[in-house]
Amino acid sequence: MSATRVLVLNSGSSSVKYQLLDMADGSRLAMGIVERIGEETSRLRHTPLARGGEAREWAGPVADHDSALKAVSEELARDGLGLDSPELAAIGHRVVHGGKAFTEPTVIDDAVLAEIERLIPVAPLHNPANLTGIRTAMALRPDLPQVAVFDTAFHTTMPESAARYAIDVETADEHRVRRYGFHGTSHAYVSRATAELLGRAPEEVNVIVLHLGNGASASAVRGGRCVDTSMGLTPLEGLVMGTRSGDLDPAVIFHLARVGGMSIDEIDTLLNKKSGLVGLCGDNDMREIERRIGEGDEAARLAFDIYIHRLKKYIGAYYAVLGTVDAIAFTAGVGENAAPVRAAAVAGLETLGLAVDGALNAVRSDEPRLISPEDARVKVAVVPTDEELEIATQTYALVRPAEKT
Ligand SMILES: Nc1ncnc2c1ncn2[C@@H]1O[C@H](COP(=O)(O)OP(=O)(O)O)[C@@H](O)[C@H]1O
Ligand SMILES: CC(=O)OP(=O)(O)O
Ligand SMILES: [Mg+2]
Repeated sequence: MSATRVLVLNSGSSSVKYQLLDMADGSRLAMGIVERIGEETSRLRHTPLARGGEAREWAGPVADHDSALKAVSEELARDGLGLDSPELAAIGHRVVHGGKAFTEPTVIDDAVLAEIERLIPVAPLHNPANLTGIRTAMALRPDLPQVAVFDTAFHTTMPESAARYAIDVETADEHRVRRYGFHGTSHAYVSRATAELLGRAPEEVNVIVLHLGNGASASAVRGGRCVDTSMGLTPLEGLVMGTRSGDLDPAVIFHLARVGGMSIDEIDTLLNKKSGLVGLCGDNDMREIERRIGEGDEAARLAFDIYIHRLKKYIGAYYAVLGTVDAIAFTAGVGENAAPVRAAAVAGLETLGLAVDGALNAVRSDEPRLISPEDARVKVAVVPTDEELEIATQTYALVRPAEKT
């Protein structure tokens, strides 16, 4: 019996999402999430799809990513799908920052671990969690190939004109300061799925992808290749996010240090963890913001308006970068679920050929779908992302190249 299963671990700053897939037929055997790691109110939700699919949930403190992974491994074992299974071919890991070195999925060895560790200063919320996931998985299955799939890889096709900041070249090169971009696995998957939804080859279409989750980023994809993206050296730049500011005048940092007396670490925490939606109105969850707006809450309204204003600026910018746009695709938690965000983001852009059909936009579905009027020049799509499937596909192609389909 050949091993055809891949376990995917997507270790985020405060969560671990996982899926077990059988690549022989692409079926999902189990999936789940451990949320709010490090808080008293952590929660695990495990769905054993191969065993009837009835979800199991439990709540209680999960101290760290190591404990979270052990809990995941126990849940899988309860369904006979444990990490000790001989059917497991590999474990695929999402790694957020791969710098310039990693343009492809990579089998993890000591040198790869060291490079991911070296990049911690430019992905402080993410790379440490990714590393813990890898190390715990390696300890549980030292014999299996562990593969890193990098968020940055899809963006390595950006031209220098988009990737370079306009700062002194020598300083930039010495410290490897440039735009790397993140959420690349999602941008790659969603831009391809959008082309498919349009019934066209990825090489033929230009797509603006709006990945709006807790972290949020936009990308301009020309013919299947990324030509610009909103996140930069770190996942802090660009759109307004759940807890991150996105774009601001860099002099804000000098001002807060010199005039506000804040330390660099304090400013880092402010911009990464206490800004964005949570900084503006106290909530980082768009559902809560929508509810508060419904009650006439002005802080929530302003937070929403600032979020939308930034989103609209990036739609305009990437429209100009691409010249011709075939589709705009909304994805991730907010993009897939928040109809008011989608409607507001394209409102008033009719002269660019952009519009949303109210009835189509209101439909809730897990399927990729168009929400623009039938005769729209530029299609607006909702395309659920599937980073885990993409990571599994890339992982399996690397460890079982002969069986690649
Ligand atoms: N039904 C919904 N309506 C509006 N927003 C939602 C809904 N469901 C999820 N979200 C938003 O999606 C966010 C999480 O998105 P997700 O892509 O899972 O993020 P991440 O992978 O970065 O943790 C939540 O913080 C919330 O704002
Ligand atoms: C890179 C990034 O922002 O990831 P996430 O959205 O998972 O926080
Ligand atoms: Mg995400």
